[in-house]
Amino acid sequence: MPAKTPSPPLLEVRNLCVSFASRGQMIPIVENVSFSIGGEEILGLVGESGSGKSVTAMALMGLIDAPGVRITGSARFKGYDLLAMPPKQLRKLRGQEIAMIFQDPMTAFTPVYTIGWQIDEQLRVHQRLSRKQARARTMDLLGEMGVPDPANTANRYPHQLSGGLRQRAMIAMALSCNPSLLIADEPTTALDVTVQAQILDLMRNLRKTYGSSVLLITHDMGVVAETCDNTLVLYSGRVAETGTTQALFAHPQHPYTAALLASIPPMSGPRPDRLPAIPGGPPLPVERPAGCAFAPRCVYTHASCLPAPPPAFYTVAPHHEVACVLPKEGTPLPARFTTPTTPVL
Ligand SMILES: Nc1ncnc2c1ncn2[C@@H]1O[C@H](COP(=O)(O)OP(=O)(O)OP(=O)(O)O)[C@@H](O)[C@H]1O
Repeated sequence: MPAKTPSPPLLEVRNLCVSFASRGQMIPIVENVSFSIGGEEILGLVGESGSGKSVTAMALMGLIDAPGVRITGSARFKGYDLLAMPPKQLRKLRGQEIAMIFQDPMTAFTPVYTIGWQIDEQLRVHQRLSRKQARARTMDLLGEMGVPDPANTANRYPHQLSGGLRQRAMIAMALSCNPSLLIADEPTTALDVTVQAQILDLMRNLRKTYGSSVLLITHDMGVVAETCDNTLVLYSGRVAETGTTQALFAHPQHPYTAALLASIPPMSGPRPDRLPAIPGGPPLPVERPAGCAFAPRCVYTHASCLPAPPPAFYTVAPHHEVACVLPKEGTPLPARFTTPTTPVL
């Protein structure tokens, strides 16, 4: 029997670079970021504040509107290169195939119209539904998102809803176009733990009910663990490590990934008084060192880390790659990950 040909990824990003012009020079913010997302996959894009997660997503969506921005690389989505598409065509794709949700739903809704009117409008414009059909679908969508009493909620203005309900309504609006890809930028950061768990549940279910894939942007490794099939760790605009979530959590190979994991409270057993935190902060883009950007904070740094970033990714196992020289040198990393950080909390 002939071997089954693997289906091409839904989104394949190669060598994405984004630079902003500042004071006469180009500042690289995102450098050579590559990843792919398959059908019904949830990929977590994780990293500290300022690591370039949002810039990556906004560049893919054609939503960076800064004078002098330079975006290079390719981002193939269903046969289109998102980075080379004319803005009008990309806008259409955003309405029909790719949707985005944000940490603050107020940015997605206009304050002067009801939630229901705004979702109806999306359906009328992008799905060409009649007023009546649109309202019926809006009710369905709100119901599917776990909104109690959808008719009542639809008639409310955004500021009249709780944060959790607003987030559900925003996801309903995003799903109104039946997107193949949902980009969710910190969708649970502003919510309390219980609502957060419900929203993450919703994300996981999107795969089954809508066949959607999700690019989930977060700084929270706990959210990644609960939700994502695969994970990409970004540090200072560069990929530090990528692999299945299971492999990354079981055998982190980059000291940064390991340090992020060390800072998650344990699920069971006694809770430490203080959680370890990574000393210092990521470099400002203008001050990024010549070598590995994590070197100034890394307890394993040695001479070869300083002149230039690792020349290539080291493949630890199939689909598990790391931008660090230590695993290649055979350093027994996991065993040494017990004390890479400084307790500060
Ligand atoms: N329009 C812009 N012009 C210049 N620099 C920018 C612009 N937008 C973002 N940046 C810079 O790009 C870097 C990455 O920002 P980004 O918002 O992508 O980080 P992030 O990882 O999403 O962080 P957070 O979790 O805080 O949102 C930051 O240093 C930010 O100041």
